Amino acid sequence: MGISELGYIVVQAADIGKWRSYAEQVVGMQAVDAPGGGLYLKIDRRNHRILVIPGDQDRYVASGWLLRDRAEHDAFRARLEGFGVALTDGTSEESALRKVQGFFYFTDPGGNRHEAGWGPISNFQPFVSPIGSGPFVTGELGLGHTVLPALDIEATLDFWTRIVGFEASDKLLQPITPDLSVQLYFLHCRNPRQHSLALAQMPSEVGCVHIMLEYADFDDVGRALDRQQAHNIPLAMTLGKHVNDDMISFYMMTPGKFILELGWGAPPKQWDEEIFFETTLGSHWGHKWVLQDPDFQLD
Ligand SMILES: Cc1ccc(O)c(O)c1CC[C@@H]1C(=O)CC[C@]2(C)C(=O)CC[C@@H]12
Ligand SMILES: [Fe+2]
Repeated sequence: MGISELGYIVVQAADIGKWRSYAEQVVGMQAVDAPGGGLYLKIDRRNHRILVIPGDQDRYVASGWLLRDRAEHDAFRARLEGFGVALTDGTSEESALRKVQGFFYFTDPGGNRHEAGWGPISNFQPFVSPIGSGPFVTGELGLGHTVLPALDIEATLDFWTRIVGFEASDKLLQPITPDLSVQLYFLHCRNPRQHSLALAQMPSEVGCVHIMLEYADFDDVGRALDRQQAHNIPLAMTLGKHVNDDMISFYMMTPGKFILELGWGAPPKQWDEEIFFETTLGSHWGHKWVLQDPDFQLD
């Protein structure tokens, strides 16, 4: 029962060209024109994992979750309705743009928009990176993870666990300044990825704290760091290794003004063998916050 994977994300861009060159030249994704002036970013056999739509401002629009099939989709929709969650069905035109059979959308108590769909449509041709990077670790693990703002962290956690049916694996109380700490919760759905969603008790002007994509080869993380420097992309956090999922990663800015974490090496989880824990440290080593952009200072 419940959501199988983080299937895709939707972002809005004031300048589609910036996303195209960043995706192709820095990350190594394939960029393909989408109807209506948008862009599909492909990292595996799916048609896309990121849909960029043109708009007046740069922001994260929605997280696209996938259910196993129509029956699971309909059952999940009925479950949310039973809890009184306001939801809207996507139109056939919106489904066609997202390359799914059908979907609906809803908002969580953090104010984040989510889409729940089924039946990805693709020609399932292999991913061929224009710069020879990848493959990415996706498949049943979904595209990676997304970290979303949730100022009312307890209400948002309750929504994701009790109503949506995700499970929380761990939490972290991250000190930011001597008198400010940020609470983070890490959640998974019906696959072995340590977290597909994290909730962060912090504001985000663009609607997302960061997303994470995982390379299969550690050298691709190193080469991505080389390209981050060559293209003068602002680095947000240095290379480090997380305590909760044992992933080695670094963080850099995207044209969407949210952050992209590029990682490697997180072992898949067997959830029946895990118990909830709290970490007192986010990283075994590294992950030093270095971003200077004043837009991303916490107040
Ligand atoms: C702690 C942690 C574990 C696994 C992850 O994939 C992961 O991204 C994180 C770090 C999350 C978090 C963040 O994204 C915003 C800035 C934060 C609060 C920090 O300043 C340290 C931890 C960071
Ligand atoms: Fe992350």
